[in-house]
Amino acid sequence: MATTEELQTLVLTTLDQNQVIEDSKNIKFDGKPIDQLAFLGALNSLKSKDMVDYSPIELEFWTLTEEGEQVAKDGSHEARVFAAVPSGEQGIPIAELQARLGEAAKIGQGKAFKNKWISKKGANLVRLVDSIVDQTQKDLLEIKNTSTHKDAKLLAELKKRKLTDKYKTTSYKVTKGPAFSLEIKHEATEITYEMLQSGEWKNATFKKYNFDAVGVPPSGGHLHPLMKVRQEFREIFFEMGFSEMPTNCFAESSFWNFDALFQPQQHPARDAHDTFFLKDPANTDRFPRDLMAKIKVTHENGGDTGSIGYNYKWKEEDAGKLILRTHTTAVSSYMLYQLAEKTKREGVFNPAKYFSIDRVFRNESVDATHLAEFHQIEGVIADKNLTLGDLIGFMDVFFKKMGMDKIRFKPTYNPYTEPSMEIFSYHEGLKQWVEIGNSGMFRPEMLLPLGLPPDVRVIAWGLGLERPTMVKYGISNIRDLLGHKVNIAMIKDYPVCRLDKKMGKELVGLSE
Ligand SMILES: N[C@@H](Cc1ccccc1)C(=O)O
Repeated sequence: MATTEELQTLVLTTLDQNQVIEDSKNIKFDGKPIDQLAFLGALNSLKSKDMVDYSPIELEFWTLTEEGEQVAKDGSHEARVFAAVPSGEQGIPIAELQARLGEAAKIGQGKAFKNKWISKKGANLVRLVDSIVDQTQKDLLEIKNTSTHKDAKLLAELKKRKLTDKYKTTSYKVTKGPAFSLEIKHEATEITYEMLQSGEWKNATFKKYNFDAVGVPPSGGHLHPLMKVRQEFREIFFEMGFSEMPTNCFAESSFWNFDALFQPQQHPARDAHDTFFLKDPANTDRFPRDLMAKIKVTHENGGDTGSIGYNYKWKEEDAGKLILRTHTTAVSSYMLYQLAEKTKREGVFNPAKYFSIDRVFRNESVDATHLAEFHQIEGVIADKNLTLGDLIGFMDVFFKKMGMDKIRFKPTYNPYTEPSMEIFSYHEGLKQWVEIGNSGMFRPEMLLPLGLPPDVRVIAWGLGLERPTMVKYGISNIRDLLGHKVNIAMIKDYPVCRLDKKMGKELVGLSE
């Protein structure tokens, strides 16, 4: 095969002699036709130097398939069938025709019947006409000779019958360009130190800038992996009819984070070892006074909830301490209070389904599996007559949507739920059950002070967002998810899409 340089020389000398190359298809190198793709490469490089101009010639042509060639030579199957049937009353037994023509007999018979060339007479085939015109053979011969046919429909039909094939070729018409010359000058792409020193730059020809070249697309505007996986979970919730809770404020009062959740004020989780307390401002009294009064008595002696409470002196100043929320359940308690208020205003209770996926904070030492700030996925359903069975059933559907079909529950304790259940999923890789979340039915000591009707039950659950994200991105150290550790390469090709089945199976561990 000719090299690019050889092809370039060929183009230039031909143009020098003939002014134009009408069709590169007719150009030969070493007596052989040239490869048009290689030719295009040579043309482009000459064109970039303005030495030539060219335009493509696109040609569509038809050829016969192997079977088409056969038919063009021996006639169509139907014509061969006709030829095999002798004239006269007698005809030919079908079995004999088959033996003589083989496969062609079967295919040709139907067409010959349709064309009314032959018919059946008992077990024999007889001629209906004296002579026939084998149009298919004629058509194929025409295609063979001219590479096309005026009847486009016929061409399509013959292609369907696998007798013809369509091909496309591209060749080029080439003319001289403004900088035509027989000699190809070397073009420098940059001025070098050596060129300056030797003075060579004075005579050098420089390659022109290509201002039409497409630049490298800037890579920016990618979501952090956590935000991408969050988007997938959000879609599951929306699909199931949930609305999103407003969780955009990280600072929260102990009141909504703990007290409203029937978490006693001396609970160890409220310690500075577990919770980040705000310094300035350190306190708030911006929570509803009448609700506060009810929560106070419920903690102290159960109030009118039927409980005996925790039997201690509840202090407003503890409830007023500002913290970074330790769980998004702080927002759930606030939302349920809003729901209760709305129910009172409107006089009717409407069931509600809420979710949130947002950041929470715990005063923990950071290691490979723990961060001091992480994200929780939280779901809450409020309706009349809900039972633990509903919670279990709902969990099954919810986790199935995430690709996890083996789910188990284990009783546990939360101050605000009873019964409470840890959620476990079977990990195929580890071959064991791993904890993925926590759940339960909110206690009457939490719901009644909020003002929800006594027959309203609330089921809720929470799980971590970091773990599924780590599994999905193959990250083994949770610290690699911290903002400054995430690089563009890691996230750029990662589409926002539904959680796949594999990941669901791998999803392990609540980030706690
Ligand atoms: N708030 C709990 C999760 C949870 C939510 C709702 C009900 C029960 C449990 C946690 O921090 O892990």
